[in-house]
Amino acid sequence: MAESLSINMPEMIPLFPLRDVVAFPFMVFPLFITNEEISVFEEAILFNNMVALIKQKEEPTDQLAASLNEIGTICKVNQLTKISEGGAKVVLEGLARIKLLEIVQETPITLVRVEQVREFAEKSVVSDALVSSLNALLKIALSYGRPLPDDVMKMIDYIDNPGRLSDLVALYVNLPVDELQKLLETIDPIERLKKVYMSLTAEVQRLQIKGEVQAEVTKKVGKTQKEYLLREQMKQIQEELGEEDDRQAEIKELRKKLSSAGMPEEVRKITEKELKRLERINPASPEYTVSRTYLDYLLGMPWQTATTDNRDITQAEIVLNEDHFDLKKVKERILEYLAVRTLKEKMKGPILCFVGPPGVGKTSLGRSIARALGRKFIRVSLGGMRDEAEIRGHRRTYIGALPGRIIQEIYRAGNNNPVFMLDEVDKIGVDFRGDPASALLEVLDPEQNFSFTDNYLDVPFDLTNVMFITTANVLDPVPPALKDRMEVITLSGYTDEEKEKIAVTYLIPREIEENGLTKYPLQFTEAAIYKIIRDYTREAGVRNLQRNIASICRKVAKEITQKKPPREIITPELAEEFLGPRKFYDEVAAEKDRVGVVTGLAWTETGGDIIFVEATRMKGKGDLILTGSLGDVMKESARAALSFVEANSADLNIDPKEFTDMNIHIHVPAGSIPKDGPSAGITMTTAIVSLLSGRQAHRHVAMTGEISLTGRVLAIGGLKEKILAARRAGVKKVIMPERNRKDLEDIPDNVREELEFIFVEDVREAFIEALQ
Ligand SMILES: Nc1ncnc2c1ncn2[C@@H]1O[C@H](COP(=O)(O)OP(=O)(O)OP(=O)(O)O)[C@@H](O)[C@H]1O
Repeated sequence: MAESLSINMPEMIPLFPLRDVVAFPFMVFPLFITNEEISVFEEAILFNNMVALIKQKEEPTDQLAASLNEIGTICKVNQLTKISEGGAKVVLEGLARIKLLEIVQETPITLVRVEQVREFAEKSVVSDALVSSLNALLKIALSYGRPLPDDVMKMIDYIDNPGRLSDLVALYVNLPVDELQKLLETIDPIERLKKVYMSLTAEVQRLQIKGEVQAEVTKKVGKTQKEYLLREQMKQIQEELGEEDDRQAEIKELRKKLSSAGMPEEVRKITEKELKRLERINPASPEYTVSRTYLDYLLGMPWQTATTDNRDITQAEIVLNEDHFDLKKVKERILEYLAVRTLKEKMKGPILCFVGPPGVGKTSLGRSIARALGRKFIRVSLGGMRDEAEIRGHRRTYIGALPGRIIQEIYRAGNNNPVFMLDEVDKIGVDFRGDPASALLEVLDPEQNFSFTDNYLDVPFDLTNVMFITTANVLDPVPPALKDRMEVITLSGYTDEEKEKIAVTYLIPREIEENGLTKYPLQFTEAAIYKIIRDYTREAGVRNLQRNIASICRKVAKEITQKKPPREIITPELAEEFLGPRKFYDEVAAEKDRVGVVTGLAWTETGGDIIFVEATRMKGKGDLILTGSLGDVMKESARAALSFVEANSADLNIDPKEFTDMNIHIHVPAGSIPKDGPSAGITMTTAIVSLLSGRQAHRHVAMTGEISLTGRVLAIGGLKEKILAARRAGVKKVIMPERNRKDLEDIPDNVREELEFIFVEDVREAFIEALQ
């Protein structure tokens, strides 16, 4: 049995508490101390150059005694060197384990009473084996590159005392400070040696794996970059340990997708490259998310995925009829279009363009086409779109960049052959951010769109399978290049009778269903529907009609839930009770026949409308004043009207002085609504003649027509809308250009029967009909 050496200790010694280190016996080590701490070591001279080094516990306390561990090390101060920057370096040598007995004094320096902890180690087969194993293990560690000071290595060869060996080696094993303190507190040398042995074994194992990995990786990648090497190592280690982190799983998943994405070869290569890049990016960096989102788009695009078209045209016709009333010509044209598409696998254009006032069913026709073909339906509104990037996307170099709407929607649809409706092509804008119309051209042009390249996606995507349909209220603002590629199908407004039928067959059943009234058989009388159409809406389409019907259904639903007896029949009175006082009146009936006020017919984006052109005069120098938000063309036609009247004043019995001593003012009320176009020429001429000749104008006579300087009446557009508006407003007689006679064919019979039409070639014929 060997007992540790007994140290000749003074009765008390100075204490130096340690924070992040543990001192071991036999260890020679430097300690850097502050100026305040120097006195402890200077005082040591009085105590045989000895100090007690005890590590403080982790949990902070104010009391010194409570903060200290019980076991520490008594050390000899070998050297004390003051440093010029302040503080000092002390070289200490660990002598033996000590146990803290008592704190004798705390200030100015702490003095403690300690006793040496005696260790007894019995030399045995076990201790011998442990010592030689530890020796061998240390050499292995050394061979794997674990650094050990030379002199330590030499000493180890000679030490056969297990306690000493364990204390010496403990310092060179990577252990947390807490573990080291525990090791210090392990008094039994054999036990301590075992612990050190275990720790060293774990470390050697780690080194071993690392070494193997390193060798394998080096073989694989040769002399590639350092960063890459380290990542490979990490990957290998993870595999070795059976761990695969989320990121690996993610990348694996992306690779799987890549193999089944059905991309064209060049896109596949780009995706592959991006995937490799992703593997190298730190997942915590923002760049990772950017790359990840990009890959999501690349892999998620429906490169090959498409729905199978229903090629049965009869079935398509059934669907169209199911969803929409009448629209015979439109449906016919759509079916022809579908037939050609069915026969020809890849049909190059044209793009359908539905033009008409709001609420006439342009969007819902698009939806029906999709339903008839069994394709997905996408709708994007181009209204107010000014930025080209909304169509073509932003380059990925921009923060928060995304693809344009076309690619986004196709990605979302997950099919490369949806019916894609682009609403409001007439409202597309142009500004400094580019010209969305030209970007749209790339999308729609069958000559280009097989390789549409979105700025974000940066690879071409074939849009030839997409069926594009555009809609517009008016065609004029659509850029000619776009117009050129479109096949225009015009939808005009509905007559009251048509609206009534649409309400009965489509809108009412739909709203009953939507508002949960299927169990309560609600019925609208014909008179009630007409009342809603005439007194609560003034529109070419049926959107407000649908809204009013929905409003009544909601009110009925509310009453039912309030346990009131359900209303079964909606009469005109009940409609009024639900919808409140009527909103529109018969405009013409509300007017009087006047001098200088003539009823005209106008055509706006929202359909036809009637206007009252007013002319008045006041003393002046023959100026023409125009008000009422008139556009340039309309202003010019007012000047032409005045010139015509002045040039023909003799025939019209008008005093020529009217044109030199008076100012003429023409106003078209509803000033907030912009008006333009030449078709009010006839109305303005008639209003001036009425004013200057003092003849009253019949308010029930409405007119439309462009005039030339010689008084010829020229053809106009939008006739159907205008005639429907005339009828809505209570007009009895419509004066229109002879050249528009053929267009009367499009006017439903019942409307034609109700109105009287006068076709004129010369404006003077209109005076006879309209003026008293
Ligand atoms: N002929 C019709 N038969 C049945 N329902 C119709 C008909 N025309 C329009 N509708 C209905 O009227 C509503 C409005 O139509 P929709 O939204 O398609 O109008 P729109 O012409 O696209 O208008 P906007 O130009 O404002 O987009 C829809 O609920 C639609 O089903």
